[in-house]
Amino acid sequence: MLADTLASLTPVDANLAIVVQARLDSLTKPPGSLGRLESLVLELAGMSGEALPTVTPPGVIVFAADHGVAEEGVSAFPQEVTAQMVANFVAGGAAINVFARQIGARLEVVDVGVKGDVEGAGVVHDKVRRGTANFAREDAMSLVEAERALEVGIRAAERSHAAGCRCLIVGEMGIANTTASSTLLAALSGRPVSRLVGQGTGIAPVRLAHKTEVIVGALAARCANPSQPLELLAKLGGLEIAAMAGAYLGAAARRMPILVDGFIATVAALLACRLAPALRGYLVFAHRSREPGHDVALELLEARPLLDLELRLGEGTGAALAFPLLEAACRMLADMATFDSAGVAGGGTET
Ligand SMILES: O=C(O)c1ccc[n+]([C@@H]2O[C@H](COP(=O)([O-])O)[C@@H](O)[C@H]2O)c1
Ligand SMILES: Cc1cc2nc[nH]c2cc1C
Repeated sequence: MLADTLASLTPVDANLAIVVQARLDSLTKPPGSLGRLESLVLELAGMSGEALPTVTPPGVIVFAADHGVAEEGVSAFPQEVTAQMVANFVAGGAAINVFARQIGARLEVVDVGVKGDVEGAGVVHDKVRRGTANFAREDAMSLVEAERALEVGIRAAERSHAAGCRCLIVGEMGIANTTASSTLLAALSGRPVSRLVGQGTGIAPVRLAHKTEVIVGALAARCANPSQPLELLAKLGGLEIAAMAGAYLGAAARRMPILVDGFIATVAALLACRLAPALRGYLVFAHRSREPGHDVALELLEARPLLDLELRLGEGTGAALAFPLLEAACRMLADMATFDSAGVAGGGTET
């Protein structure tokens, strides 16, 4: 399934840029005056293969999983919070529920590896294992499990596509996943851990120093090869990180634009782009998170996010907040009058 998805992921359609640019320049505004909304709709056209792209309705998928490395004391919250927040997502009370309702999104919550049992019909049960192993001591999971988690993501993206979603937002919930993400990013980038590591859920400076030591030690112990993304995932984990990577690949294979959320989501995107470089063309970066490693991950992807709201929540919240900008870009292209139709005299850009 992973191999099929990678094989069917084709680069974005660059040919549409000429026709979309011509329409953009015919709309009743000075050429280029809607700035990044104009480049955004050009990108969305290339992704979807449509001269008049549309992103509604959006789909939100939240992948939840636990991390064995939580036992090293790297988070401000206990591991049980992952399962408790899944119950909150199902009950509709989390921030992502509020923002998903605001944008009219289809929301799916997927248990790809929560340690405890999450009850209820509102969760998609696709658990690969009950949390990862502690990667400070042993590999987080096997290669087979990493591939299975990627496939959980591909299946979820396909469900959203089949349900009619035209744009995908991928969120996560997993106590200690900023430790896993920072370790993955250190391995992928070769940058010093001290530059990448951050407060996550809000740890104090003493715990931040300890978190840094845990990551440095784990990097040395696991010897992960940065040119082997699947091996990296298996050694350093994140079942939800693997599932997010899979969801991006699955969405891009279906030509769905993807709105990338914060730090964890961007590290998952970086990994997925190492598996399939053509994925990069389908990604729109929603916001700049407070987590310091996010800047590094964005830089490696040559990405300029749309918003900077000092968020550090995850769940897909930043992406849901940025979604109306994508919708506005599509509506601008489809609904604005042209100079000809409105009887407005055109002009050019003077240099
Ligand atoms: O998305 C982000 O940029 C982000 C930044 C910091 C924390 N988080 C969220 O907080 C949790 C991880 O934080 P921690 O301290 O337990 O590693 C996880 O559930 C993430 O969704 C998310
Ligand atoms: C309460 C809480 C909500 C979250 N949502 C995403 N990560 C989270 C971490 C915590 C601790």
